[in-house]
Amino acid sequence: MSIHIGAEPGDIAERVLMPGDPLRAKWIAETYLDDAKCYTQVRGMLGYTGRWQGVEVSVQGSGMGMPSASIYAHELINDYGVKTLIRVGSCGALAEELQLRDVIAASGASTDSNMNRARFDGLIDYAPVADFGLLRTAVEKAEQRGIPMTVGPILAADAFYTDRPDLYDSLADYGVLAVEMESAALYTIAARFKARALTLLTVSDHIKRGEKTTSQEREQTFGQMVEIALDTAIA
Ligand SMILES: O=P(O)(O)O[C@H]1O[C@H](CO)[C@@H](O)[C@H]1O
Ligand SMILES: O=c1cc[nH]c(=O)[nH]1
Repeated sequence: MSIHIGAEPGDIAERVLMPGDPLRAKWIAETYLDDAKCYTQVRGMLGYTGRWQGVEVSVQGSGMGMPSASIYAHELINDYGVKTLIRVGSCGALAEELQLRDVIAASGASTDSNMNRARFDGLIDYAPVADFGLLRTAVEKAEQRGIPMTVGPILAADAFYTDRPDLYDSLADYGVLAVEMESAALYTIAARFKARALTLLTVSDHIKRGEKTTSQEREQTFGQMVEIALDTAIA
């Protein structure tokens, strides 16, 4: 067992899907994986291992925000030998052309978090990016399934509710597609410990237009993103 994951060595596959919501992890395991078994319930942050097309895959909730996701990414890689982490999250669209339920692959993640400033002593603005091989595979898998997927940069924000919507407008001007809360940390930790990471997102809100999906949709839909992530994980 690691501090935050109640699994024995060998219980977790080398490839892990990481939704923020632990109940989305349960839904993914029950909907998509064969012979899924729950390996952790520590802090209610559910994790499962099963098989997708005969290959072992795990799905581990990571919680909301970079401090929480960092703990799970760190322990999955360093305590359980995980090599591939694919976040499957929800996001708020910043780009005008995006619609609710569109799928995004995050090529890079800007952030307002201080975690990397602390890591580099305030001297470097490190640029967290997706693993190129995983990103390329995800694009291929989306095309094979006929699922439109937009690839581009996102913002990983510390706060869900912002007092500075003007900054979101500026980011949209610079081509940032959407906002979520984990990917800058995920990409950084994967790079640090020589693992591969990619974030796929489904648009759950449109920030400018004020459109929203329900919390049940955020837990139990978004299947197209999950299918691309599973195909990519086992490729
Ligand atoms: O749906 P998940 O994966 O949790 O992702 C998004 O949703 C949460 C906020 O509602 C944050 O964790 C954000 O990144
Ligand atoms: O972090 C998030 C996730 C979904 N929607 C948002 O507006 N922000």
